[in-house]
Amino acid sequence: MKKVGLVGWRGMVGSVLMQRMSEEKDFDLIESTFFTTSQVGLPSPDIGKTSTTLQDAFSIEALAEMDVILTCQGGDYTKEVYPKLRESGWDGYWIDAASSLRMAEDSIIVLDPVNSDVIQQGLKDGVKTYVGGNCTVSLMLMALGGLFEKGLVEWATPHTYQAASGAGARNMRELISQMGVIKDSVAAELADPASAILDIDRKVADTIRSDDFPTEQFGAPLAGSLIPWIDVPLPSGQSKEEWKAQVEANKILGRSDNQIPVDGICVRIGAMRCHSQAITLKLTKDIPVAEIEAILASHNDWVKVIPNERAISSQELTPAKVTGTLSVPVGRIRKLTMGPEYISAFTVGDQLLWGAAEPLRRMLRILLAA
Ligand SMILES: NC(=O)C1=CN([C@@H]2O[C@H](COP(=O)(O)OP(=O)(O)OC[C@H]3O[C@@H](n4cnc5c(N)ncnc54)[C@H](OP(=O)(O)O)[C@@H]3O)[C@@H](O)[C@H]2O)C=CC1
Ligand SMILES: N[C@@H](CC(=O)OP(=O)(O)O)C(=O)O
Repeated sequence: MKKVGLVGWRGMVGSVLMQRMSEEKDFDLIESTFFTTSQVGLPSPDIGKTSTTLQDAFSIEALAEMDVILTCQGGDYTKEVYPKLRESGWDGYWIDAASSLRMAEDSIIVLDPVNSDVIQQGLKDGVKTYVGGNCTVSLMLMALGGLFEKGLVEWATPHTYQAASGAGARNMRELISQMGVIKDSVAAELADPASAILDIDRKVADTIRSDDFPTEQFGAPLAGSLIPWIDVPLPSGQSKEEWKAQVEANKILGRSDNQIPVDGICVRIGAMRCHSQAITLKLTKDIPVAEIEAILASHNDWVKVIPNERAISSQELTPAKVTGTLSVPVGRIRKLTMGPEYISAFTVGDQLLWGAAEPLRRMLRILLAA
């Protein structure tokens, strides 16, 4: 059995990973050791095996005992520990949720329903570092993988509607607090059917803009509003989140030369853990919508094509429907007025599952099967 060290298992991404590993009985196939940056010596989580204690996630010696390290601890941890571990001569597999090593030359971004060929080639070539992609990039490729695989995409411009969870657990809590504060500010008026809607609206606007409104995490109101910027600015005028779309998508697809342009605006909205994206695509040729739908639907087991109809789109193509599931619906597929090669698509996916945890546990399975 491979010795697998788990770091960051109690964080938000790590908890989703633990849940999925338990559901899929991954722990039956590995000898697991749990690491911590803050709770050394406390009992490890109960995975139905003999109880052990948490090991020090900064101990290079303890980490070096592992065949595989799977970390969701975050980029700062990776930056501190990974170079020291490699310098110590450790030659094991490092599987990581953080972005720090994604664009490194000797790493592969993992999303096996889309790039199992790239992963298998990497294993043959002795690549030892496998990193999960940015959530919006992975979710876009899960939805539109069929078109990319067949070389049908000339360029894509995704405009995102990203959930609070992408910013962390405290941000999810802040979003709910903001919603509660708004509701409380007009509770009396809401209870009175005769109250004037413009009075309610004015009070809500005053509440959202007030200094007391809880914005410590996001730095701006999200509930009843949105934030059209995610991550740090780059000299190109893109946010870092926007920059990731093209570089990561092309790396996942194994395209170093002849990159497919992928660029759009990333926006934070008040959903909990599902990212949505409205994508404009220019195809390399004019093909009928029915054929596009068939190509998308047959690409992987999780993508689900939703007919471009109002009722089903309103029900199936939403964060409310998708949250907590591995389903990746894609719909609103139609030809745009710009010309027959231009199409629209709208997709939704759980950013903690296919957007973060699932590609990592599947990479572990690939290693176990290799
Ligand atoms: N959030 C997201 O959507 C995505 C995140 N990622 C990557 O994953 C990394 C981790 O993100 P995320 O899971 O959101 O981070 P969290 O902040 O939820 O967890 C990170 C670590 O914080 C420590 N921690 C301290 N207090 C607590 C507490 N009360 N409950 C749980 N953990 C606590 C834990 O380490 P310890 O046990 O050692 O104390 C934990 O592993 C990110 O930095 C990013 O690189 C990747 C894709 C998406
Ligand atoms: N930045 C993403 C979440 C995330 O953690 O992305 P990355 O793994 O690329 O740092 C969001 O805010 O929705």
